[in-house]
Amino acid sequence: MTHGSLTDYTLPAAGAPSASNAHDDGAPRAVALIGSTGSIGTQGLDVIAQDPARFRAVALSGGANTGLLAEQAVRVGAEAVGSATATEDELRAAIADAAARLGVPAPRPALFTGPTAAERIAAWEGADTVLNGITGSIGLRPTLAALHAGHRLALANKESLIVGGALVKAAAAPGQLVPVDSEHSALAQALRGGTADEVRRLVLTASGGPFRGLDRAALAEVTPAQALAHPTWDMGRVVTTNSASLVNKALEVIEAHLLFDVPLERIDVVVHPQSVVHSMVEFTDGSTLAQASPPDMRLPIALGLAWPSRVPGAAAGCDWTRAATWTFEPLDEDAFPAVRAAKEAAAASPTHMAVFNAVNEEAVDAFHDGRIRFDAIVDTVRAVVGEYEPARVLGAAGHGHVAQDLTVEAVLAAEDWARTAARARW
Ligand SMILES: NC(=O)C1=CN([C@@H]2O[C@H](COP(=O)(O)OP(=O)(O)OC[C@H]3O[C@@H](n4cnc5c(N)ncnc54)[C@H](OP(=O)(O)O)[C@@H]3O)[C@@H](O)[C@H]2O)C=CC1
Ligand SMILES: CC(=O)[C@@H](O)[C@H](O)COP(=O)(O)O
Ligand SMILES: [Mn+2]
Repeated sequence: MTHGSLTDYTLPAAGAPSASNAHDDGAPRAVALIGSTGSIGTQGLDVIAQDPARFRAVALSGGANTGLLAEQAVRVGAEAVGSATATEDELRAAIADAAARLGVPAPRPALFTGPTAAERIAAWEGADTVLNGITGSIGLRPTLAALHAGHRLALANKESLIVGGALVKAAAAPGQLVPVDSEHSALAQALRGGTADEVRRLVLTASGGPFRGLDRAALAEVTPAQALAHPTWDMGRVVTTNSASLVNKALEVIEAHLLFDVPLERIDVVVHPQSVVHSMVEFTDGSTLAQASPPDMRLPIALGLAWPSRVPGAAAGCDWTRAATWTFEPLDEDAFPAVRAAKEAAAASPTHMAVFNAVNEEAVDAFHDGRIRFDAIVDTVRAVVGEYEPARVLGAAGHGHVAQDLTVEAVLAAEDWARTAARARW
């Protein structure tokens, strides 16, 4: 079934009643966490632990950090655990070790290992809600698995929506997918109760990253350590690097377009170094609604898990007793051309953003490995996207030329081509 709109915050036509996506029966939401060992995952577990009447963690999936995954599984008494890297024996042994360390009996969760582990956890039948906090487009299958299982999807893994595009939208029933990304959570909040014809534009805020104010020549000299020193957020390596290159904002513009069905030309970016205003909606009468809170992902995570309810005490609010300054400045698109490049790519074909994202993932690794300079990240993305010809790569009849016909196979084929083309450059 194809839905034009993903969520109940996607705007109804003027005069139409707003749909409700509440499915509360008073029982705590049973949450599966994909990427439980990462920044989003560990904060998700904090949110869940703080409100046991509302949430319980039932299934966890991680990557290389088997020790932390096992400890989390013991602490929450997980029903199911998935690991991309450990064998079943290694995972069981790690859980036994963690239980012994914590002085509790070892639980006996269902175990899933290997490349399909994350999607098995996303589809776990004991869950009703999935927090997808994995990094990268590898999150596509878990996103689709959660949606196909009928679970609520609190989506931090923006890459899966961006590369999956119409495929993910078609899999999502209205209200099933709730954004966790701070900007999109802000937009969802500002859009609640409105109608589509009232919206003039969406304005995404960007911190500007650690290199705000630098020109292209200076960007050629920056180091990985500098790129990881985000001024306002403490996040994983890839998203932090993407914030520094403004690729994160480029991906987020496409994410907003897909979530809210607002045309790309009516989505803007403004630099707001304090990261307190998380995004804004400008309405046709000149009014702008902004969502503001100190930078703390526990707020959008809690709202994503409990949507449409707010979770009291999820995070601290703004302190209005102290003087504060919020500033806004235009994005320097000469130094940081990623946003413009993503808008062009997204408009070109349904698989161009899969190419854009895959090249970026490869380039971020190459930068941190010392193989390329920082400015080469976006330069390579633009160059490879410029070479991409869907008909040649996917075949003239390849599914992926028309959004409605997009398949996982077409996305993966475009990604494979892009990763090979990127790696050939260094
Ligand atoms: N952190 C934040 O504040 C925000 C993050 N996001 C988005 O959320 C997502 C997660 O970001 P973040 O939490 O910062 O990233 P992290 O790098 O901190 O965490 C990534 C998680 O994914 C797991 N993982 C990585 N690769 C694989 C793999 N191949 N198979 C299975 N698991 C894997 C990691 O496991 P392990 O560590 O065990 O290897 C870890 O649990 C990204 O899409 C990001 O853009 C969006 C807004 C804010
Ligand atoms: C917290 C969050 O949502 C990140 O995606 C954040 O947006 C990164 O900050 P900037 O990309 O604005 O630097
Ligand atoms: Mn964000």
